[in-house]
Amino acid sequence: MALTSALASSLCGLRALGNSFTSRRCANSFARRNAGPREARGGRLWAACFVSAALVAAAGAFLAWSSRSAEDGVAEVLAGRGETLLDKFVEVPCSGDYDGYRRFEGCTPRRCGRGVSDAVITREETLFFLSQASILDLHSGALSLGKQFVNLYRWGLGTVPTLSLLCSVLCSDVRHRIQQKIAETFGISSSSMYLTKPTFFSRINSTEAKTTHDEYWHPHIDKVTYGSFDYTSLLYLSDYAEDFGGGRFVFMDAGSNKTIEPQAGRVSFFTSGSENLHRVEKVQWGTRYAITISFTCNPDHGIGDPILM
Ligand SMILES: O=C(O)CCC(=O)C(=O)O
Ligand SMILES: [Fe+2]
Repeated sequence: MALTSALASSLCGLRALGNSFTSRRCANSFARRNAGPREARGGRLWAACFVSAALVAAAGAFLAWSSRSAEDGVAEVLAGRGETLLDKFVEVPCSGDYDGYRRFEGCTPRRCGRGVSDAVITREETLFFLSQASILDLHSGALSLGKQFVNLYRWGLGTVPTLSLLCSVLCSDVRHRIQQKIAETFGISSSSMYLTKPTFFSRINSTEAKTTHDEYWHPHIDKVTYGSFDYTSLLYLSDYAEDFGGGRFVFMDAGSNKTIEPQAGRVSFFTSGSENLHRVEKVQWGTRYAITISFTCNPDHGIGDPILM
C-alpha cells in the first residue's frame, strides 16, 4: 500500500509536467494530503486505485500487443495505408546469393535493401491494369472498382483494340518508370536491367487454394524461387483494409518483421536474394490485385514487354 501511494505520488509529479489539468488534480491531491488524516487516507486510496487500474490496463495492452506480434510475427509497419511515401528506402546487407550466379557489373546488387514509393505510378493509372482483371465489361465499358463503377467509354478506353494499344504505351511506360526508380535507388544503370519472367498479375481472394501453385502465403526468396530475379517490384492495384483484409506483404527479418500495406499505385521493390525473405498474409476478405514485375541483370534471361492478348 505504501509502495503504491509512493508510486502514485511520483506518477502524479510526472503527470504534472504533462498538462495543467492533471497538474491541478495533482495539486488538489497534494492539498488533500496535507489536510486532516482521514481526508488524506481517502486521497491516497483513490490515487492507489487509479494507479493500480492504470497498471492493470497497461499490462493488458502490453500482453495483447505481444500476443498479436507473436501470432503474426509483425513488429513494424514499413509502409502504412493512407500514407503517401515519396521515397522510402531501407538498406539491408546483401546475402551471398548473387555469388552463385554470373555477375554483371553495374547491375548485380552490391547494395541491397527495400524501397517503397507512392509517387512513381498514380492511382488513376492502376485503373487500367485493373481492367485486365476480367472484371471489365467490354460491352458497357463498366469497370467495377471497389463499391463504385467507372465508365471507361467516357475516358475513351472502352474497346479491346484501344485497350491493347493503350497497354503497348502504358505497360511499357509503367515498367520503365519502375525500372528507373530501382536503378536510381540502387545506384545502377537502368539500361543494364532486363524484364524477366515470371512478370505476372495476381488476383487473390479468400477462397481455398486449388493447387500448391495457388499457395501464395508461404515465406520465400524470389531468387531461389525464380532463379533469374535480381530485383523484384510489386505494383499494387487495390487498397488494404478497404478492398480486402489480410494480404499485407511481410519482410521476415530475424526478430522484427516489417509490413507493407498495399494501396493502389504503391510500388514496392527490393533486391531478390535471401536478405529479403518475405511472404504475403492470407487474404481474409475481398480481392487483392497486384502485379509482380521482375528484373534480371542477365540479358539471356530478359523478355520483351508484356502484351495484351
Ligand atoms: O503480391 C505480393 O505482395 C508479393 C508477391 C510475391 O511475393 C511474388 O510474386 O514473389
Ligand atoms: Fe515473392
